Amino acid sequence: MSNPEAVIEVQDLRVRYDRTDAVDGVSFQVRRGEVFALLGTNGAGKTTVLDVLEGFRSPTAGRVTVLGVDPMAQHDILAPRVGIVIQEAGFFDTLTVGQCLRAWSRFHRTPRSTDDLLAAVGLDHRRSVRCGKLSGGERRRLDLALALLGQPELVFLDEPTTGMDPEGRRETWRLIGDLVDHGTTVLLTTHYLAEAQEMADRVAIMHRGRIRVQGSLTDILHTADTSTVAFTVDSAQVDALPLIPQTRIDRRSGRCRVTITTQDPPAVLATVTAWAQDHRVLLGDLDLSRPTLEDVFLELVHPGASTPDERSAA
Ligand SMILES: Nc1ncnc2c1ncn2[C@@H]1O[C@H](COP(=O)(O)OP(=O)(O)OP(=O)(O)O)[C@@H](O)[C@H]1O
Repeated sequence: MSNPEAVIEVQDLRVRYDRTDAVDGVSFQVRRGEVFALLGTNGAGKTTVLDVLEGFRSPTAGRVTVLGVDPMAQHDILAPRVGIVIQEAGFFDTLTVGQCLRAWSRFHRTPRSTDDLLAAVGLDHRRSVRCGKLSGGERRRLDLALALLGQPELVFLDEPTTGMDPEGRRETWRLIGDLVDHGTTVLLTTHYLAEAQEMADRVAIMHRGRIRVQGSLTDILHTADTSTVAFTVDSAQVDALPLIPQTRIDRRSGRCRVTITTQDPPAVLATVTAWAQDHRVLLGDLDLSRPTLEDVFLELVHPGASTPDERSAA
């Protein structure tokens, strides 16, 4: 491997299905011990990238190594070191949850205790239930347990919390946090951007087969100029507000909600508070919002759509 810290290296990966360029020149690296989130629109190519990394599909072009080996040609070396949660796992529906885990554990040299795993994924009270009777969210929990059974160094999680209730989602985040604390590397896809923001160290956002932006979460959030400063004032006072670019004013029954989009929130706050002091204006519900991953995502997919109008009276 060219980078000793890289657990996954992808260089100019291309995958073509018939006439569709599903993955159109994608490059990224995943470092040991990090959570890397591969995000994107529906049909962006995320699952196809995962299929290649997991050794289930060969690239049309490009170079891919996972834990230092070719995932398709050297699948037998890779398989015991990797855990996978795919979108549509098939279980033996007639086996109970406990039987399913015990059956799977025979495939691993040093399996984790099934009792510990069932407790960790919140399924210990369902161990005697047949897999076919599990709810969608419970099936995802079992998926996760099966992926972690072999104590893998690297885990691929394709939309691991889809269908889970909020508690299940938080438990999964905690579980993934524990894995990472013990040195496991995680490559995750999700449509829940708050999930990526909660867990990921680094992020890549795909759209139509290409990575549009990638980097640390902090760097990516800094690419957005969508911090907002918002406050409420009486309508009679708003006309004296100094002209600040990207100001939107919403008038509602004698009050105005002022929202200012800015790359420099401290400067805007200083201007607004100085104005309020000079004019003896009370700033109601003063609020500063930092950009979220969802803002960055929407801006990449629909450029300009989330930018408010210049100052205008509604
Ligand atoms: N087996 C296949 N044969 C032909 N086209 C395919 C096949 N699998 C996927 N595609 C197409 O390739 C593109 C990428 O699909 P992929 O499933 O990788 O996207 P995705 O980012 O995982 O999408 P989603 O978020 O909706 O699950 C899509 O246009 C899809 O229709």
